[in-house]
Amino acid sequence: MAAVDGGEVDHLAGERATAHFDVDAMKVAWAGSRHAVEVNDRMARLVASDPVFRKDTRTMLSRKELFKDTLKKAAHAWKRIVELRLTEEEANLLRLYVDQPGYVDLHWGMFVPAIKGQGTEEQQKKWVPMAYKFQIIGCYAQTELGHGSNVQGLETTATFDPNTDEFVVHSPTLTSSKWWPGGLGKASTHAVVYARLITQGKDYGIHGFIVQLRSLDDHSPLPGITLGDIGGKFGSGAYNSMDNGVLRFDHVRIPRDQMLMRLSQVTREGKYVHSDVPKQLLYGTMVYVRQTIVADASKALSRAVCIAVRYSAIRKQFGSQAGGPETQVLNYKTQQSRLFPLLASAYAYRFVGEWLKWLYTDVMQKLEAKDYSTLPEAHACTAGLKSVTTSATADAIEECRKLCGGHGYLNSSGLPELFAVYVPACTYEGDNVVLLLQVARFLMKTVSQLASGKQPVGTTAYMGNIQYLMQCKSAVNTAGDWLNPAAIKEVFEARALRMAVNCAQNISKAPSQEEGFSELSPDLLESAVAHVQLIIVTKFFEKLQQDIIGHGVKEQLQNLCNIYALFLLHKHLGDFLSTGCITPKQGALANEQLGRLYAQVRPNAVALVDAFDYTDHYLSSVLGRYDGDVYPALYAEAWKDPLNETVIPDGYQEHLRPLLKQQLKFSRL
Ligand SMILES: CCCCCCCC/C=C\CCCCCCCCCCCC(=O)SCCNC(=O)CCNC(=O)[C@H](O)C(C)(C)COP(=O)(O)OP(=O)(O)OC[C@H]1O[C@@H](n2cnc3c(N)ncnc32)[C@H](O)[C@@H]1OP(=O)(O)O
Ligand SMILES: Cc1cc2nc3c(=O)[nH]c(=O)nc-3n(C[C@H](O)[C@H](O)[C@H](O)COP(=O)(O)OP(=O)(O)OC[C@H]3O[C@@H](n4cnc5c(N)ncnc54)[C@H](O)[C@@H]3O)c2cc1C
Repeated sequence: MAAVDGGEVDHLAGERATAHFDVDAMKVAWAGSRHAVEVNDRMARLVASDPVFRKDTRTMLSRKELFKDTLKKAAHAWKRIVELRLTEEEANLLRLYVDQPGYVDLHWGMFVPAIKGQGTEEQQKKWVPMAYKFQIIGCYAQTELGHGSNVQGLETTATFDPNTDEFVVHSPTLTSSKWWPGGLGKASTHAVVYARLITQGKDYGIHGFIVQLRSLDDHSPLPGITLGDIGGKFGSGAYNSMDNGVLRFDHVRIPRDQMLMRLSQVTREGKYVHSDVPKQLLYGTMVYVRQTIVADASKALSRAVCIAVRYSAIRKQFGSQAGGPETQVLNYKTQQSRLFPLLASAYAYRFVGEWLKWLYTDVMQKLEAKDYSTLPEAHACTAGLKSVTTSATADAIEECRKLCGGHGYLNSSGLPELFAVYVPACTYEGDNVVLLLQVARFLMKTVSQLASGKQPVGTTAYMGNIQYLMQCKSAVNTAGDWLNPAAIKEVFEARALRMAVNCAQNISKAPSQEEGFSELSPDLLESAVAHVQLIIVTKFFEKLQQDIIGHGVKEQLQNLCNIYALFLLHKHLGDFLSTGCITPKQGALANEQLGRLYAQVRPNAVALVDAFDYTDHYLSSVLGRYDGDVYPALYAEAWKDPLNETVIPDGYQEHLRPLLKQQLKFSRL
């Protein structure tokens, strides 16, 4: 089963023939199961074969055309989902392969989960079926013009009026205008709005409310509501398909039962009652979405890497003195040392994403049983992994563009749009720095509890081994010793723990914990990154302990895992040296081993990206075509540009001709 929807000739056949492993079995390892490969493949082909889902001219559309095209695709996708009676799994994949950000992402991704997570059973019974049938369209309206990261600082108010049994939702200032919610600008009929709950004269902080925004008859804004789109965003095409919006309330009344009341309630009399649950559950939708964003990171990264690997195998430069063929750029060691760590990262993020999904499900089950003990761990893992994987992926997409040379800068390479769509992931659903500081807080708390003898669990369990990890010295003697998982794990654990302990010690010297935390925050960020990287490396090793079937698959994954870990070690050598975890000589040996691993990946590189099983439609890149027939495609693509619709450009008569025909007026000339 090959993801070909390109031409007849396979220019990459030679590359595919050198692979040392079973690509179909690797597809299963990547997708998670044979079933997952099958359903992904079926949905990807369904989308690729449907002309409504074409996206090759997307970057040439005006904002209005692009938005209308998004509405058309969303409606058509829904029609196909209903006609074909797709399951939820199939429907999610269909949306993924349509590959155009739009209001449906927020409807399914945040509005519905917010009601399910924070609504009472009664509220769920009322609202969820309407949302599932698209009788209403919802968005998630939390961020304001003046406040995004600081959720507790939001200004919108929802004041209870006991006379009418209603809440009055109001935007008291310009900065309290809701600003950014996706789907809000033009599509949504409803929103989950986060506002300060005020009752009996007291402010009880941020709570969620379901508010209708537009008429279900003619889509016009309801009285007291001002709505619009916040304007064009970075890049052509890209996230401009999304109607991120602005929303102001002028004393808008909603029934009391539209406050999401699972966590806390307001009685008919206006009494505030908080259930016996942690108030952080209010942030549950964000935890859910952060977890999905980690899975999305491996998708975006693997797409970029697939394009760069295939094109690097086709592209030739230099190398022949005697008129023979030039060298494939993929053979240059520099190209390999920039590209193969990204290939390894795509696999690493895929597996850690799979694990995070498991963790999230596990935590949810515990919450149902009123066990809240794993909530801090879930928050730290989702926040940390969201931050590290999205930052690295955004950088990696840009690196892949550079790896494709000049052609990578063309829209037809697919990379500029992928980058523009992807970079906001570093900001939305929690700015990456703000989220890493949350991880750092969690780490500092864990370190401080070590002294009291409390044994850390889960992803911080390694910290319990403090006596050993604070003084151990790596035993690596040869480059080959770095292939031992225990050697790698030990230095990653020691680095993460020593950085955290150093921070904790320095904070304790400050006049107050708060001041120390603030002063040390740049170091705390690095400490959080070290901890998160340890999680990713550990989860990759754990994946290798599982039953992995297929000729050569495990060996390839072992190579990629070692590349991922040793690349990080090389990149953050300063951390490992300054904390005394390794010597400079051991650092050099790690680098030597990396070079050997790159050589082993080289003959397998194209097959390793084939295992992602992406159709040409999904990749939407002339450089990443499955058949490698890059040059005719690039050439043909250029002629499709609107500028080439006429031989003589618009504007020639007004601006070029007069210039070219002007009389020389300057005496000097
Ligand atoms: C048939 C069906 C077919 C369907 C087909 C389609 C299906 C589609 C499905 C899925 C699609 C998914 C698509 C997703 C698309 C994504 C698009 C982009 C969306 C972007 C949306 C947004 O951006 S929404 C806005 C996000 N905003 C933020 O993230 C704000 C960030 N800020 C915060 O989270 C908080 O303010 C803060 C954590 C930074 C600080 O909070 P606070 O001031 O309250 O806390 P403290 O720092 O004082 O901490 C107190 C205490 O609480 C702990 N804590 C904090 N957060 C959490 C948490 N989330 N969970 C648990 N605990 C938390 C913190 O650690 C502290 O604990 P202590 O023990 O007291 O130390
Ligand atoms: C494409 C896109 C889609 C979005 N969709 C939605 C949506 O559907 N619904 C919704 O409600 N919101 C949405 N948002 C808003 C998004 O969640 C916020 O922009 C995000 O949480 C960051 O908050 P901010 O804009 O307030 O950044 P700020 O917090 O103002 O960040 C500015 C800078 O300050 C730094 N900073 C802030 N606080 C600290 C601190 N304590 N310590 C150190 N540095 C700090 C940050 O690192 C950053 O460098 C979206 C945003 C984007 C870009």
